[in-house]
Amino acid sequence: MAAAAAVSLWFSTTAYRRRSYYSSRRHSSLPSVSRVKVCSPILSTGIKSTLRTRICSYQDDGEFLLDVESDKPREECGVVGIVGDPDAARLCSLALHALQHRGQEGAGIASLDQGKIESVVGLGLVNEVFSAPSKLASLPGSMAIGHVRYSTAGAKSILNVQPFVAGYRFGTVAVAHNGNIVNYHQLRADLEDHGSIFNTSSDTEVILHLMATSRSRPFSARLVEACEKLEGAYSLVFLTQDNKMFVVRDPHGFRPLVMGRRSNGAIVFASETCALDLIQAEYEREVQPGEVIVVDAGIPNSPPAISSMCLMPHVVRKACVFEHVYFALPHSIVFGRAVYQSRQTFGAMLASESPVPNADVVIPVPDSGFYAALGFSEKSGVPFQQGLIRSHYIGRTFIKPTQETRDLGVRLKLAPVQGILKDKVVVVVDDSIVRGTTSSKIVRLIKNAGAKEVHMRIACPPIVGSCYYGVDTPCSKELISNQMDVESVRKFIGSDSLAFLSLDNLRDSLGDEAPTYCDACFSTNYPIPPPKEQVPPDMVLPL
Ligand SMILES: O=P(O)(O)OC[C@H]1O[C@H](OP(=O)(O)OP(=O)(O)O)[C@H](O)[C@@H]1O
Ligand SMILES: NC(=O)CC[C@H](N)C(=O)O
Ligand code: SF4
Ligand SMILES: [Mg+2]
Repeated sequence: MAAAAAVSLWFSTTAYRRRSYYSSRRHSSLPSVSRVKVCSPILSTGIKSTLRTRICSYQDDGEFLLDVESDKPREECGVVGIVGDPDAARLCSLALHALQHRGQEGAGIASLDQGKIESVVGLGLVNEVFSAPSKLASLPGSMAIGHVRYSTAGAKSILNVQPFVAGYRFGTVAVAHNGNIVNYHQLRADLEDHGSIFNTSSDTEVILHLMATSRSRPFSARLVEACEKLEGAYSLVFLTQDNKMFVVRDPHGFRPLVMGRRSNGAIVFASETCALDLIQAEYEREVQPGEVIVVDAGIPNSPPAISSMCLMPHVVRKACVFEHVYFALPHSIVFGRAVYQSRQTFGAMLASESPVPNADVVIPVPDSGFYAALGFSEKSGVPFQQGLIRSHYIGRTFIKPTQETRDLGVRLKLAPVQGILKDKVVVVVDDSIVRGTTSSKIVRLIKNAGAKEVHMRIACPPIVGSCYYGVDTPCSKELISNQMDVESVRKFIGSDSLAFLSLDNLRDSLGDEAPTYCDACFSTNYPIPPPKEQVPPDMVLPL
């Protein structure tokens, strides 16, 4: 079907106005595949992280991974877009602060003013990238998009930090992407066969090339045509030279994306509602899976016009349930559900499913285990206490680069409260187990503090599969629950008992919506088959 014909109009409303731009940033060339992801297997004695040059791609699950320097689980990205506020770039930077938990490798903002798109990108946290006031001052205009990055494809390099700004036949475009394109390598190879020259090693760049090489017009038709070739997860915001913002969510709707409005009428798009809250934008609705929203701020003397189209074909939504388990902030509404309540429900169901009859106290593993522990305590009637105190001067251990620093990170981050734990039967609730590092350290900490028994309760099912849709979890051989059964994991972490929320109960907690959630990392029911590519040995880079 022709791309233009694949666009069906949903609705169209009017609202305000805006200006124009022109591009700036150039990218230097990188090799077509700069890294491959390697992993080391979990051994019964612990997690071995030294065999970092072994390729995962020949595993029996056909796994192909992309990141040579990463034997770690990572998170995903956050995107934001603002139309119609004279302070757009500054608001973007605040919104990115709110989304910082979604990506800490790099951050950037692109703004549009008087026919030019300017961008500032950098490695590190938002406040590091924008520490100099001159950075935001160099981003004038009332339209802007922003990004915080955790790479799923392509190196942790300044070249891959978004927004990307690119020139093509009809002007300049900036893009920010949360997600992961599963057929990226195939698409890239095809594009290169036809002469495309890539400037980055990020999957996001194929989207720009697909749009640039499309014969369709206008931009929205190019975008739809490009999206029809993509398999995988994409929540995208684009800024174009003709004062338009385009916002897209893939048909499965893996990653979240919401729309809100400020009291001055400015329209805001963001990965999570916590970003809307911070910049005082009122939540209006989700960007629907498969929806393309166009905000045209270039209509003289009128407010921006908002129109909406849908991508073909329609498929069942597969929203990422792990957003509710771990990733999203608890005060966000994600996929129309309050994250805080989801976690409390997971904890309550866990309490019914795997009670600890003689327990004296329920304690959370801070921070993200907190809400499930509350639910567990409420349901079981066992008192809730904070038996572990978190230092706020150390980052998330989930994202530390080596096993050694992750181990130390847990001890630096959490301190036991002896008065709460000594001589007690303690239920410890965490949201998830990935490699088992956190749980094993915590059990030891609590036992050393004098606890009589330690019972670990995990408010999600065992993670047995890697994610291909925007969360850079470790390859499956590094997932402790992929390598061991529950009893072996219990022995590994050293607790007196261990129980996970069952997949059935996780699904029950989602009610009628359960089939509209992806739970592939727990069930291995992948909505889009994982890539099967194999990497030639000569593509393994030395560390
Ligand atoms: O089994 P592991 O490989 O140790 O990983 C699992 C842990 O990682 C995450 O916490 P993290 O400490 O990263 O961050 P948090 O403070 O947000 O919970 C998660 O909440 C688990 O506690
Ligand atoms: N985690 C993400 O959403 C990353 C976006 C994109 N795949 C990248 O690697 O930059
Ligand atoms: S595989 Fe897991 S982390 Fe990835 S989208 Fe599905 S539920 Fe989310
Ligand atoms: Mg944690």
